[in-house]
Amino acid sequence: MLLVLNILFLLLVFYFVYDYNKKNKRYKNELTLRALPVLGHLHLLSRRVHESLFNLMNQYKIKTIRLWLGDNPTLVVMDPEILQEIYVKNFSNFNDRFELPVLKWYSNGYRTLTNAAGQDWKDTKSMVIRVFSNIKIRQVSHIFEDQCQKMIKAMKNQNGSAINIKPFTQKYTFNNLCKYLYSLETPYDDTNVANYQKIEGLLKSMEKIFEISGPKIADMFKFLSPLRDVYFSLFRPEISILKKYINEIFQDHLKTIDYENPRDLMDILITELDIKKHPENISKIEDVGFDLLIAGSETSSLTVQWFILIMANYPEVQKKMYVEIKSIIDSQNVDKKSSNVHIRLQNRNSTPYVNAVIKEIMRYKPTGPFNLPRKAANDITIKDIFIPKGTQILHFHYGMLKSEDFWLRSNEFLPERFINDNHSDVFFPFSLGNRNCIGVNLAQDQIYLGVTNLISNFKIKPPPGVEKLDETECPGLALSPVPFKVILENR
Ligand code: HEM
Repeated sequence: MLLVLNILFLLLVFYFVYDYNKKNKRYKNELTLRALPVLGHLHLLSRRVHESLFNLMNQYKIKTIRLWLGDNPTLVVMDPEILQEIYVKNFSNFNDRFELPVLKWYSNGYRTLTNAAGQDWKDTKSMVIRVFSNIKIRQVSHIFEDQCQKMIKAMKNQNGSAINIKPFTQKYTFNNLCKYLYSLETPYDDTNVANYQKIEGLLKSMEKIFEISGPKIADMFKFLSPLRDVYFSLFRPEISILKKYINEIFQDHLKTIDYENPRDLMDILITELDIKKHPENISKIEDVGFDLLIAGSETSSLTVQWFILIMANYPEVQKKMYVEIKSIIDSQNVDKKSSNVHIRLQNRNSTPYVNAVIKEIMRYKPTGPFNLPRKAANDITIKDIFIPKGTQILHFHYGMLKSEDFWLRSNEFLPERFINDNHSDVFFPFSLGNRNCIGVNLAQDQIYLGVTNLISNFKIKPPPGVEKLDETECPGLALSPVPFKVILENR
């Protein structure tokens, strides 16, 4: 027995020494922070990873850092030039996602667009992009205007009491996507209790999945994989609810599809995946369909939530936005009473201040702190930085948007910084290169319509007795606000 224990102890010591040496390999001209065996550099980071990493990089005045996050070799990049090299110039070496167990779980084995790799990613993207580039389907302004009209009407029904706006923004972006991708709509004021509960359940499941898909310690250690699988299995019901919903949409489309004239994404998926001959592809439809709802809905909804929160804290910004919006309403003789939608997408060129506010919201409160991880397919050297094959690349979006090196008074909310400057050398909220966000136009359109018409209809205020709303970011795959309430006072 003693002999066995001794052997085990020696093996453990051997493993620690081996792991320590592996994680502390020095690279030429590079600052190397000491890594611990097993943990790597995790001891340097707090639960608020984005903040502690930002402080660490500022402390050493560096824009890229090589870290071991447990078992995962990682290069964190907040240098825009290096990012361009990685995401654009050397795209083919960094096309695929880093394989994290949580992404595998979420994507049913990397079968969604967001997580697919290699040829599978190219094929899936070319199917989905047809919807986003189809001129007929692309003319969506009426869909978003209609949903905006309904969101504001539902908010007005709250009669100026302090409300949690999250369910409203979630339904707005969810409905926009469902209508755009699947020609489907869920009413705001559904009197059918079963329907109402179904949609509430779907929205809660989406939020939960988004939350779970964030970075987790368990993703960083191979030895934790059995525990991790048990943890993931707890969320099977959430995944099933969403896939069942996509399956219902699929079954309905199958009854009415005209193969020559696809109406939406579902028709395109059914046709391209040749479901008649290959019924096994139905699960691919469920995977891709569910992925797009999650990728597109929570992100845009969170941006609108941050907008509302920040507006409650910055009445002078609201005032300036309203002056700009009001001048359009007056010059175009918009009848404010006949509709809740006073500003349309074609007004965008006449609202430079509003456009700047939206950009500043996305800078000041970026939804994704780390973008989605990529992986180096082969060894490569970029600007003297050697990146070994298999390294996880994290675009440190939060750091890039908060660094004083790129932004004057970076901790302040200053929309004016975007008035005559798009900061396109450092501001990439939708990422860059061939694998950037597929829904960028969709997101920008719905956010623009949502925020302009909120301001044209309401003064946004903190509840009585609250001077300023808490602007703390809750960490996760996206940075979300602490739950809050606001008063929407009719204008
Ligand atoms: C404020 C809203 C949004 C933000 C900030 C955002 C941001 C991003 C970012 C940073 C990426 C990662 C790209 C990369 O790896 O380089 C991404 C990917 C993606 N986004 Fe968005 N997004 C938003 C809205 C949307 C919408 C409305 C959709 C519509 C369905 C969408 C669909 C996707 C998809 C499918 C991907 C994966 C693309 C791929 O891997 O090829 N997003 N998004």
